[in-house]
Amino acid sequence: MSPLKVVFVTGNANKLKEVRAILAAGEPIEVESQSLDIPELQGSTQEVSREKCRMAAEKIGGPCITEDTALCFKALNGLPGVYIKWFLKELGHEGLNKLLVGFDTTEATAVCTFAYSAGPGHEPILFEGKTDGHIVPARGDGKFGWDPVFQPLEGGGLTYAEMDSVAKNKISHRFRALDLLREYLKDEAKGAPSS
Ligand SMILES: O=c1nc[nH]c2c1ncn2[C@H]1C[C@H](O)[C@@H](COP(=O)(O)OP(=O)(O)OP(=O)(O)O)O1
Ligand SMILES: [Mg+2]
Repeated sequence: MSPLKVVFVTGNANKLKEVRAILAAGEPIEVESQSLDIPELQGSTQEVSREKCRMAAEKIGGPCITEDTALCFKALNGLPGVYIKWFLKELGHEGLNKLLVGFDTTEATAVCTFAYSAGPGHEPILFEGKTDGHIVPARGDGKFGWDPVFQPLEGGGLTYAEMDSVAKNKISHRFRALDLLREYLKDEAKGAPSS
């Protein structure tokens, strides 16, 4: 049987690297990528994810997956959430910490939402993974987004940026969401008539 294949539409090379690494283990799923920056509407993580995947499927004219990452601060009732990209860009790691000065908790949740559409006109299906942790002053290498300021509860006291990629990919929001997507795609492949 030929391996499962999916097209991942993302403009973020670090996401693609992690997705490939996580999906390479276990039942192999081949990930093709298209580097497109799809517009993101405002709204809940689910609304943003659905609409982005719909537009990506229209744009590439076939089945695809997209992914949205949110970083939700408990003290701020879930903000910055899906807007973390812009907060990070404008405020940096230090600014993200400063946002929480005066609040009594640094708790935060990293949320990853994958959306799969079977093609243009097909309603996207969502797969969500969450990892709880704390916002801390930056530690570790700063290659990927807010990794240096997020210390997951299960990381042995290390930030995502201090963990090696294997360790991060075992507990990450992205791993958890991909686990659900992987199960779905496996079942789809089984159920599909052979061609
Ligand atoms: O595991 C992660 N560890 C640290 N930082 C992360 C992670 N995952 C996403 N990030 C950053 C990238 C972007 O600043 C924001 C999410 O925004 P988001 O719109 O989902 O990503 P993006 O625009 O870079 O790529 P895409 O083309 O797939 O939308 O959080
Ligand atoms: Mg984006």
